[in-house]
Amino acid sequence: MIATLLIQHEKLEQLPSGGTLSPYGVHQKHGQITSQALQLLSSQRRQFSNTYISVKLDETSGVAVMKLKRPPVNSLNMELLTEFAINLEKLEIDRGCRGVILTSAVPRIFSAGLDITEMCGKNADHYGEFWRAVQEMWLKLYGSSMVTIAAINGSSPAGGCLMALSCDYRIIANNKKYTIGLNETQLGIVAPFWFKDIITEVIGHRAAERSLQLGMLYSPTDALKIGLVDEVVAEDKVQSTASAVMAQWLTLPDHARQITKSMMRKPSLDRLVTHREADITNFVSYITRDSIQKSLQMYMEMLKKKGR
Ligand SMILES: CCCCCCCCCCCCC/C=C/C(=O)SCCNC(=O)CCNC(=O)[C@H](O)C(C)(C)COP(=O)(O)OP(=O)(O)OC[C@H]1O[C@@H](n2cnc3c(N)ncnc32)[C@H](O)[C@@H]1OP(=O)(O)O
Repeated sequence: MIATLLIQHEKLEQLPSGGTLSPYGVHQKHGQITSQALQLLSSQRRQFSNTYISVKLDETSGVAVMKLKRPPVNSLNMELLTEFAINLEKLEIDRGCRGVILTSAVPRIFSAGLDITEMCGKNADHYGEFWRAVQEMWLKLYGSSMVTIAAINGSSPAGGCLMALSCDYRIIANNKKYTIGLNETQLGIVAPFWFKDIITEVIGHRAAERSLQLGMLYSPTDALKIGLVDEVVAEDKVQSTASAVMAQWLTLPDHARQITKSMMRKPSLDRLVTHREADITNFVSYITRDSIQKSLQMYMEMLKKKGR
């Protein structure tokens, strides 16, 4: 609650008076901030490290590096998604933070996407709660007013690719063993409309249609060809390139860049916010189908066999 109030307070100062741009937290005007809350914020500032996420904020540059750290593959379970949303919100309200580089602390993997075990063999309430956490992660990341750069230092299928797609810029390591894409159909499942919307925005309708239907996973160079990533660089240059690109983006005045970003992203964000409950209901009724549960179980078995 305090965090939400503070987001609204701090970032609002950079927007035109009364300029409510989006309903996703950062641009809305609400109640008064108590001095106690402000003190709490300053004492908590820049200390964001939890079980599955580590955050380091460089106070000089105003850039935070947020690392996913859930070995072996950074699969996105409920706890990681929740920690992610909380940490991003903390950075959002921190006046000293203007940009976030999202990357992985796990060698060779950016993120294996949603944790499939969260979508198998559980009850409907669990699925609903899980899907809300997935939506929340996306609304926070895609709706962030900060500059967000994905430093993709490993494979990034499905939900991992969604995270990268939600950033402002994507840099991937030049290693042909790494793949990136929305491969949901290969699991026998459908990517929801907002996954579809965002990949379409990034790579265009024709490429997205082909990519989604075939559940394609791309090598870094192929991903660059279709515009799924913005740059392919040597493995040891991913972080330094991300910092250099960030520095370039941060030369722009926040105010103008943020409003422009919001204008570009608002329609997609609005669409999910408007249909959020229906999207959860759809997800639950879809994922509880016997045929879908069977597909996911078979896919998990295939992964386990491959690992042996
Ligand atoms: C009417 C229609 C209405 C439509 C309505 C639509 C509603 C919405 C529908 C549902 C939408 C869901 C959207 C889903 C999004 C997702 O993100 S699903 C996840 C997809 N992810 C993948 O396919 C990646 C799978 N993993 C891999 O390919 C590889 O693991 C890897 C990432 C390339 C790494 O390879 P490697 O280093 O060789 O490691 P492995 O040995 O394969 O794996 C290590 C262990 O990790 C386990 N694991 C891997 N991925 C996951 C995962 N995503 N979730 C859970 N666990 C995972 C793997 O099983 C290994 O486990 P152990 O064998 O126990 O060690």
